[in-house]
Amino acid sequence: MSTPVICIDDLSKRFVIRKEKSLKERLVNFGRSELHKDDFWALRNVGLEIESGSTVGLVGPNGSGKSTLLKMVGGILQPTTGTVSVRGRLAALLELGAGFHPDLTGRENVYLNGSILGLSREQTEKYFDAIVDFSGIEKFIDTQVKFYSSGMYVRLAFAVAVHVDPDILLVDEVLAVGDEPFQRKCMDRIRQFQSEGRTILFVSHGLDQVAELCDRAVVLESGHVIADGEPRDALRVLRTEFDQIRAEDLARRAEGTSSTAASERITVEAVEVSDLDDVPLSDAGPVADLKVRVTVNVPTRTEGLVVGCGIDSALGVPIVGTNSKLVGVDLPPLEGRQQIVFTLSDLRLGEGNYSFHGAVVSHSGEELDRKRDAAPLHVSGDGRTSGFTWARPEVRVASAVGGPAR
Ligand SMILES: Nc1ncnc2c1ncn2[C@@H]1O[C@H](COP(=O)(O)OP(=O)(O)OP(=O)(O)O)[C@@H](O)[C@H]1O
Repeated sequence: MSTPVICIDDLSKRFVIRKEKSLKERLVNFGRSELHKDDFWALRNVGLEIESGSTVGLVGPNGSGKSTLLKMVGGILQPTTGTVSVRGRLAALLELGAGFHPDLTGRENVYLNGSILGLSREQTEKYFDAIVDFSGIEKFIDTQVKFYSSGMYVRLAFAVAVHVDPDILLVDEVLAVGDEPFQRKCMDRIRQFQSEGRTILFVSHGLDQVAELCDRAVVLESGHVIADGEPRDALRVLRTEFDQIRAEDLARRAEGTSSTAASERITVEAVEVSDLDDVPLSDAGPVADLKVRVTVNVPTRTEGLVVGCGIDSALGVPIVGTNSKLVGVDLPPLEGRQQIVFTLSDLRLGEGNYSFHGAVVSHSGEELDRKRDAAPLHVSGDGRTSGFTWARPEVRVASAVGGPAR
């Protein structure tokens, strides 16, 4: 195991939130401040060790503490309790404009940033042309950065961060404001960093990106680490968390708009998978014909419901899905526990593990319930293809079509 380059020990961060007092509170506290002060713990007792050469994705719902954690690693925020220690040169791309002085030009900011990162003027000079070239904003390099668009900001900031030879790179979601070609360029550079054995810690809401890029994912929820490990396992925890947040939100809305109690909610109870002869099945070859039974529970007779099912990858990426409306079937009014049966013929899945979900949607298109990971499916193949779909491959070298192109 390689040595940790970032050690986060029992780290907590408290913010003091100031809220305006209500009129009543102001009268009661007459003469004193108009502001309430509340303590808010954005992070609680977080402990992590990040090894040299690893790429770690920090993920979690909005407000879970990802940026706060990254800022403490970057030294922009001080911990309330606990410690962070970092070994090696660290370059950070945290908030838009952080580390840039608005009244200085792009050129001056490159030198300022270089010196903050511990480079001499000569060293920054050596990297300068490559930085400007990578950023693609040479025309504006002598403009004050306060006139930059957010995309221009991030282009220059990322270019500086990756050209100053850092051992550790911290990247917050800011990259998302760059346009698509620039984002791709950044991703290529991050991959190059990985191959050079540098350490990367990045926050992303792009779960597929985390799965693709990272060798480890850490899931934060309300300031606590709730999963840490293989991206596949950690992201599964996060997707379940998102489903729960959504289910709670739906339940709250249902209670708010009508007097629907939890026992009155329409739910997906089960999803069962079998072959066409009704033999239950959890293993299949690449080409399969399947029956999927979705059991819904409808406490009171309801018209216009749409029921669906689908297959997700091991990371929760939807692979195929359908529903009664897409197939052109109007379901009759449903009441009680009812089974809707789908046939999925000629399914061609690549080798791997998948799972089925079932969902029920109201007449107006609002998703009422979704049961994820409701039934597993393992697809075995011959190892001759990769990816989510299967094909029968053959390969040969065609006859020469002329001399080499010059
Ligand atoms: N300077 C601050 N003062 C008060 N509260 C703050 C401050 N900075 C962050 N917070 C609060 O701390 C919590 C965590 O914020 P943080 O930005 O770390 O979350 P996040 O996981 O990065 O969220 P997002 O996915 O929305 O970017 C939030 O509730 C936020 O409102």
